[in-house]
Amino acid sequence: MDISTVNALSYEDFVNVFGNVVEKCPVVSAAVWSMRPFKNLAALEAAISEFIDALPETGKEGILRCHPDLAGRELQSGTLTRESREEQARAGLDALSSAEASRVSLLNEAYKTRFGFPFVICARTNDKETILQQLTERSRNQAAAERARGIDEVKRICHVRLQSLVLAEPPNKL
Ligand SMILES: NC(=O)N[C@H]1NC(=O)NC1=O
Repeated sequence: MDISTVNALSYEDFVNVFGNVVEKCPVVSAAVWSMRPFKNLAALEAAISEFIDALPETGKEGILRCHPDLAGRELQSGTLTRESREEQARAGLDALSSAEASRVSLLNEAYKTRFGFPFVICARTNDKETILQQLTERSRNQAAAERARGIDEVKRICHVRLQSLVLAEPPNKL
């Protein structure tokens, strides 16, 4: 899908295609549609990033809270979004031993209790080992630093999702 195709999309189609580049936050793509035409994919990504950066801290936390736990209940019950399911599977999170699964579950719960939002990391650019290590290390961060780190990861996830959508030919959600 080239950028002229992206720029020609109605807002309904644009949200259909890009609505989940930020997990369960279609309002982000609905908002940046107003900023067309985009010169290229990087400009669309920059518009998304600026929209997120302009949110108040509660809005950023809201975005984090829309993310499912890694290797959590939604993975077990098959209710993840397609994107999230593929990302978690690629990182091997759908094939944890029961000891690993209970360790992740304990760490996820402790993280959420401490920060009030879930641990978010770009699963496509990490493997099971680094995810577990990061979950342990980042749990020790201060809340503001961790919120900022989570938002950086949201942007990494968005980058990967945009790449696979735009490189897909033809647009696969129209
Ligand atoms: N909690 C969390 O990081 N979830 C996300 N990470 C990722 O790569 N896909 C997700 O859904």
